[in-house]
Amino acid sequence: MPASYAYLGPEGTFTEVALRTLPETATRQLIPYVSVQSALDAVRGGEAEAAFVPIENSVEGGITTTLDELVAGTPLMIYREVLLSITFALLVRPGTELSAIKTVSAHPAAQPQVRNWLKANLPEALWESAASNADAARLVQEGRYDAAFAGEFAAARYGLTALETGIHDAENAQTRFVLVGRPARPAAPTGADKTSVVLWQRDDHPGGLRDLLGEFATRGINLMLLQSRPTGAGIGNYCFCIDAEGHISDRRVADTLTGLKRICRDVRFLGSYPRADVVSAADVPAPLPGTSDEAFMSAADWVARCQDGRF
Ligand SMILES: O=C(O)C(=O)Cc1ccccc1
Repeated sequence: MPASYAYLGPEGTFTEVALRTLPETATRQLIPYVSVQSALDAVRGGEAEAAFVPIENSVEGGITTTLDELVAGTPLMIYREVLLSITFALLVRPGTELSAIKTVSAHPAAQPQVRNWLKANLPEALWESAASNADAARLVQEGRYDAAFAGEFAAARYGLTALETGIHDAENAQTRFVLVGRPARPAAPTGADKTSVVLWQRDDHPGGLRDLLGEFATRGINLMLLQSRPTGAGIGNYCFCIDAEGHISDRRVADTLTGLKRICRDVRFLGSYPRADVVSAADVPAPLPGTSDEAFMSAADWVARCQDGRF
């Protein structure tokens, strides 16, 4: 049996479309799961080699179910990311007219991406959240809802027709998906990589978040995502999910993580993996002066010589 990848299903999700852009899926069995949690649990339990799930979109930010799963429980690691441009179709059972639509459904992350369209075209329709956009299409097929926002490609799979296509409130809306597996050595750096971590502050004090961010800033590291998530320990108690440029094998990134580990109550490393937003390492700005691997190595060498009295 080939190794399998779990993904947020059922068949016909944007997640499946994004997953199929990874070349190795040609030799993997792709297994749909009903939720992000169940796909990630399949990895934790050893049923699947990896899981592919949405993590962030350019309209609303982090997909909180995914972030919360990565923040807590048995540690997992991100190995790849994929960006997909998203535009929705309004899928209905054949023959349904716009005026007959009383209920609409989709994944919660779809709502902020179609809100204006809904207000202008179906102001009275009742929104019902589904486990995924394709699941909403499946529920329309079953007669539970009148319409679903999903990819146009899902229509045929669920015997539906697209009453409208190209629905998107924001131009160039993109969703980011990640391939998540059990912890192992990260892939070698490509020169255009990203590192994801979760940080828990040691204590609550003025400038606490600035102290954490300062660890990145002083090593010239740009951030790509900063999302706070409640720890569950009470109002005002948050951890921070951070994506930063670079790979853990870059000296400036390793040094930043060392600094964070010293000052945080806890740090969870979520992986170093190739960036999907740049084509090649040539598109990534060079490290700021004093933050290259050479600068870190020669400074460490100088300290060692000082310790030996050999400067
Ligand atoms: O993959 C899907 O179809 C999902 O339900 C997740 C999602 C939600 C909104 C935009 C892109 C992906």
